[in-house]
Amino acid sequence: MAFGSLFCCGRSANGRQRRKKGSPTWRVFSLKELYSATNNFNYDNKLGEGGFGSVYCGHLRDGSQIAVKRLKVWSNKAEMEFAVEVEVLARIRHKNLLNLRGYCAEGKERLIVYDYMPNLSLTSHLHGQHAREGLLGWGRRMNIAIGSAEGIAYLHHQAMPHIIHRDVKASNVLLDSEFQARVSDFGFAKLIPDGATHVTTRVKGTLGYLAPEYAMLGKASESCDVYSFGILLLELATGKRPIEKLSLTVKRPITDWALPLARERRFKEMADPKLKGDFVESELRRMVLVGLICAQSKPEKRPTMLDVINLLKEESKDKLLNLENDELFRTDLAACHQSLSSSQDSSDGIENDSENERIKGAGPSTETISGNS
Ligand SMILES: Nc1ncnc2c1ncn2[C@@H]1O[C@H](COP(=O)(O)OP(=O)(O)OP(=O)(O)O)[C@@H](O)[C@H]1O
Repeated sequence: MAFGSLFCCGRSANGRQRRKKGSPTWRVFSLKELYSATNNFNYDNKLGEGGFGSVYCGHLRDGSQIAVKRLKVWSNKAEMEFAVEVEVLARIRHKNLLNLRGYCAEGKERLIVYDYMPNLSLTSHLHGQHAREGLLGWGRRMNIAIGSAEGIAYLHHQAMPHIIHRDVKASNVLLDSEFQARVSDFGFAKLIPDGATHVTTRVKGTLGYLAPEYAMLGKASESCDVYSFGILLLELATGKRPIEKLSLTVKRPITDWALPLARERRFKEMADPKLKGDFVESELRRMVLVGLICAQSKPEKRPTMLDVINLLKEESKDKLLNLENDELFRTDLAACHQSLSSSQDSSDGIENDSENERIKGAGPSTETISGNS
């Protein structure tokens, strides 16, 4: 996709922004404006760093707050990522997806401007700098689960053409001032060709959240996002990381810890200790069961994101009953079950980015991951 051709649809021939009724309102920012907004990309304004660059908060002259992603390496590959991210975001508006305010492309600089999310990422509340503040009560968690499911379901079922996120994870769920979920980071999104399962040689995603078929074979489909979302639900309910370090060499995927407990219906024990016992047991049970059913290794067994919303909201008692009785949760079948995977051990090309380990390319296991499912 040529960079130049991307923006002609958002701007008229004389360069002014065209605003069709109901179309996304985004604009081109000048580099000068973004330097001024972020205090010259001051270290104090830095919100964090991701795979493609640093994110800074800033203030525009109208007083509104923005988050600016400044891409770090400029290459043809990065040009493509930038083009994809901007093109995808510019077309999308949903209450649970991070809103694009605009972009800047001057000289070698490529920057993307988003709405600023004052409550930062879900990761920061589960494991990071806000974890001790106890701001994520049960009601908020349930709301975040349903909201982020609705955002992803929009990408899968309503965006045209449909979009696979490819990097669903807690650090890509941002929280607005009301703690409503905004799914972010469509840098890896690829437009799905009509009816096709996209096979890529370039696996991107984060260790612990990657569906096995995507990690091993590069087969991306909506159900890969469902898998990652299942891991996110387990993380949200239990406060555990997707992969727990048991010792220097042994790591345990969250599913291997959660499935035996779920089979024994020991849901209360699974709740995040940060909740201090203050949660709705039936909802916790639902979140865990839905998380596990999403994170099955066989893609065809996973629900769609629309089913996930339905289950989380308890819209159909029948579906919920079916879920509870799924063979995955039957102790008598446990021994012959290999439904949940410990195949997240493809650690070739892993880069440690302090909070998450990012996969750069799939490969065979070099690390021990314990497993009991
Ligand atoms: N719009 C925003 N408002 C507030 N904070 C943000 C916003 N966008 C990103 N951040 C913060 O900046 C950090 C870096 O974000 P970024 O999307 O670049 O990386 P990431 O998702 O953490 O990692 P990666 O890109 O490698 O997947 C995040 O941890 C997030 O907390």
